[in-house]
Amino acid sequence: MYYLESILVNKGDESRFPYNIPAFRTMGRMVFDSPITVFVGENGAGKSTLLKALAIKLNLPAIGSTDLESDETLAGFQTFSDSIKLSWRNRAYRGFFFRAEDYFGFVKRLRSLDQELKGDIVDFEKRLSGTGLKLAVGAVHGQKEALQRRYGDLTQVSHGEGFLKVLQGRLQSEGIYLIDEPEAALSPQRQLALFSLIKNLAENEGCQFIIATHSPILMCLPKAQLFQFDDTVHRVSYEETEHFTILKNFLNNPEAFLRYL
Ligand SMILES: Nc1ncnc2c1ncn2[C@@H]1O[C@H](COP(=O)(O)OP(=O)(O)OP(=O)(O)O)[C@@H](O)[C@H]1O
Repeated sequence: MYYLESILVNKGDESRFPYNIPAFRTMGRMVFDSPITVFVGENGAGKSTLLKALAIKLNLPAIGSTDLESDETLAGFQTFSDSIKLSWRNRAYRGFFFRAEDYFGFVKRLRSLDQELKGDIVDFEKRLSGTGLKLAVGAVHGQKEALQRRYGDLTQVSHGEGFLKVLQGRLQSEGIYLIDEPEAALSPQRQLALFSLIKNLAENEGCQFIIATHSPILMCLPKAQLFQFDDTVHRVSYEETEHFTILKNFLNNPEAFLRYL
């Protein structure tokens, strides 16, 4: 099962952002033939720009400290988002947008939620007594324990450990997920753990993923449909990407590269 069938990026003023990005001058329709879509390309090619505009268009919640509407870093993307036309196969009602940098905002959000819950307990203790107090405090403890079970204590783990934990805790069946450079925090081993998580959710749980990445590991996700952003936006295989070939050649013979660098 996947949800979004295609998007159509309409033309705009090529002298201004984002239509001044070469990829968007000719982009047109992008058709999704797989539950996993991967955006690849050089820095500045436009991958995140399209992902952000799409997240706004899909009205997805952000996993950070601020919602998309109040996120100042997304202020310039509304017009671009408005110019995108969506075509659904089935409408998805669950999903989120997650960027590598949103992780710390999420930890902050969890911390303030925890403070609020502690405040609720203090408040109940002042206002209630007997069974009423017991029930109210029990309900708050229930919420605290549910958060603890889902994410553990994110203040006591590394960035990469916590990042993966958040994704494991938030990804659910039958959702559409837009993820920007998840590999930024992850070791190769944890990229493989994420690979396995995404593969399982796409194959067995009816999820659709659109991921911008520089990770050759994630580019190899089974049946992933890769779009290369350069002068145009076009389909490629992972073997054709520079990420894959440069890394492969480098690892095969680092000395050969070092002679020229
Ligand atoms: N809000 C903005 N206003 C003007 N230009 C922007 C804005 N955001 C990004 N750009 C420019 O648009 C281009 C594409 O940026 P984008 O972040 O989409 O690239 P990317 O392909 O995701 O790159 P990377 O792999 O480095 O994340 C860049 O040249 C960038 O400087």
